[in-house]
Amino acid sequence: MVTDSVAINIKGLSKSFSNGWLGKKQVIRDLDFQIRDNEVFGYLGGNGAGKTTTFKLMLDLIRPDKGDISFWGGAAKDRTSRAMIGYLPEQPYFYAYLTGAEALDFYASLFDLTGAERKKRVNHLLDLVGLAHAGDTQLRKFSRGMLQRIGIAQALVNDPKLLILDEPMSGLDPMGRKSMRDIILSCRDQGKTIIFSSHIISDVEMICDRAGILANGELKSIITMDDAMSSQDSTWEITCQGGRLDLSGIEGQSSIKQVVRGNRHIISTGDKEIADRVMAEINRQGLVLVSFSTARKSIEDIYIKSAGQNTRPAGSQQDEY
Ligand SMILES: Nc1ncnc2c1ncn2[C@@H]1O[C@H](COP(=O)(O)OP(=O)(O)OP(=O)(O)O)[C@@H](O)[C@H]1O
Repeated sequence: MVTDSVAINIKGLSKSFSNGWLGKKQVIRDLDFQIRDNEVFGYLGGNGAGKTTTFKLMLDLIRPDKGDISFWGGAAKDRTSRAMIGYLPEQPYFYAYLTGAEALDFYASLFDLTGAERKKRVNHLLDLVGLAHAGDTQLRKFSRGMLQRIGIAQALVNDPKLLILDEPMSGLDPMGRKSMRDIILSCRDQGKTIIFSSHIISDVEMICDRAGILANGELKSIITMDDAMSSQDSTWEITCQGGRLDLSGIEGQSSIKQVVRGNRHIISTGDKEIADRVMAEINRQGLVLVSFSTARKSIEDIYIKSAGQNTRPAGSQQDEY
C-alpha cells in the first residue's frame, strides 16, 4: 500500500530490448518495490543485472514495456516529477575546457536561477564536494576522483528532493569513497531521498537504510541494514596451535571448515554447539587455543544467497581496502 512516506513507487516494471535476430531480451522483469521518503537505498547487482536500465526508466529516458513508476505519487514521466531529481550517470561526460566553476554554472543555467543565485549555488557546491580550491581549474586537469565530485555537485545543482546515483563510488580511492559516502549522508540529513547503485557491498552496508538485490532484472530481496546487522546468523572461528589436531571423531564434523597455516589450525563452523565440541577437543588433545571469535553473517553472504554465486559483486569484503 502506498503511504505518505513512500518516495518512489515501482509497480510491475518490465523492460526488454531488441536483440537483433535473436528477438527480444528481457532485462527488467516485473519489478515491484518502494523507496521510502528520506532513506538511502542501495541498489546492488552484478554487471548487467539491470541497475542502469532501472534508473533510465525512472528518469523517463526510456519507456517500460509495462508497469509504472511514481515519485511522491506523481507519474515519473511528468515534468514536475523529473524536476525533483538529481542524477549522476555511471559515466558522466564533461566539457574538458570548462573550469569546475564554469561547468557547475553551465548546469545551474539549465534551471530557472538568477545569476546571483547561480553564483551562490556554485560556490556552495564546490565547497560541499571539497573542490573550492579547484573552481578555476579546467576539468581536463581534474583527477578521476575530482571529476566524480563535480558529477555529484552537478546532480545537486537544482537542490533535488531525490538523488539517483549510478555507481557514485566507482573508480574512487578509499578517501574518495569516504567523502562520497559523507556527501550522501549529508544529503540525507538535509531530507533528501537517495538511491544509488553499487558493486561495493561495504559502501552499501555503511550508509544505506535498506538495499535491494537485483539479478537478471529481478529483485531477489530487500535487506534492511539494521536487521542484517543484528542477525544471529554467525560463524565461529577458532585458531589453535601446538601440534596436529584431529577432528575426525567430532559429531557434525562435516560442517567444519579446517585450514592449516604453518603450525596453526583455523577452524570455522556456523554451529555454536560444534564450536564448543571443537574447543573441548583442542583442550583434550593438548593444543594451545590462540583465538575464538564470532563473525556476523555479512550482507555479502545474503547477497550471494539471493543473487547466486555467479553474480558475486566486485569489491566484496575480501578485496576491500
Ligand atoms: N540499449 C540497449 N540495447 C540492448 N541491450 C541493452 C541496452 N541497454 C542495456 N542493455 C542490456 O541490458 C542488460 C542490463 O544492463 P544495465 O546497464 O542496466 O546493467 P547494470 O546492472 O547497470 O550493469 P553494470 O553494473 O555493468 O553497469 C545488459 O545485458 C545490457 O547489455
